[in-house]
Amino acid sequence: MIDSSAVPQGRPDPLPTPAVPVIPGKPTSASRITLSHIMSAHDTNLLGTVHGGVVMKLVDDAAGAVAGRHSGGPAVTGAMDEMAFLEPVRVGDLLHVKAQVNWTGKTSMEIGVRVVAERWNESGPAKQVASAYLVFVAVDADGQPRRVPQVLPETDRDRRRWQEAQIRRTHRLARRRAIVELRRERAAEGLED
Ligand SMILES: CC(=O)SCCNC(=O)CCNC(=O)[C@H](O)C(C)(C)COP(=O)(O)OP(=O)(O)OC[C@H]1O[C@@H](n2cnc3c(N)ncnc32)[C@H](O)[C@@H]1OP(=O)(O)O
Repeated sequence: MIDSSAVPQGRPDPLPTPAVPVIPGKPTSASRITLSHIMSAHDTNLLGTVHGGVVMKLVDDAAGAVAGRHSGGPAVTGAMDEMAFLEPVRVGDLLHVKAQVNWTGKTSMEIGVRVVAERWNESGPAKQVASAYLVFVAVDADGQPRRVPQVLPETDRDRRRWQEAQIRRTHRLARRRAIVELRRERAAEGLED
């Protein structure tokens, strides 16, 4: 159960120490972006629809732009999970890749990405075709993690996304710990892969 009072409400960074200057928080809208792209014949797979890797590249590009804008400097992709392809994308479709910071930790950010397509031959509403969650880590000139401003959710939807991101974060860390522990135990028993 996520404590909704844990969602940042515009309070200053809760962990300031004399050695770590307080970084002012930033609202979600300050770094939200939409990257738009028309899919071409170069983007297709053997079936003639758009290759999943092409969509993933656009997702990573959009998330990277958000992470850089929110953190005020370079940030690298640490993890990409829950990439879901919901509908095929076709040549000529106008793709809109919408990305925002859902959650921030000390040096990492979860970026949520929603991909919608306007069909080249239909005038109906844009259709959601993919979604993904990425962890970006802000880095300094030496590639070492650096602190990020806390994201300040502004709407009920932002607050829901923050709470869901907190659940994913808990699961990611628990999964990583469990796998490290299993490997340690197997190595201790002398088991080889
Ligand atoms: C935009 C691009 O294409 S970049 C190119 C592709 N990406 C890269 O080359 C990145 C290569 N990886 C790296 O440089 C390093 O592993 C880094 C910078 C991501 C992390 O460095 P580490 O020394 O492991 O950092 P550390 O253990 O201190 O973790 C830093 C933060 O990242 C988080 N983190 C690190 N790895 C993961 C992961 N796999 N999943 C989720 N969170 C992670 C940590 O929880 C921590 O978050 P917090 O500070 O908010 O609590």
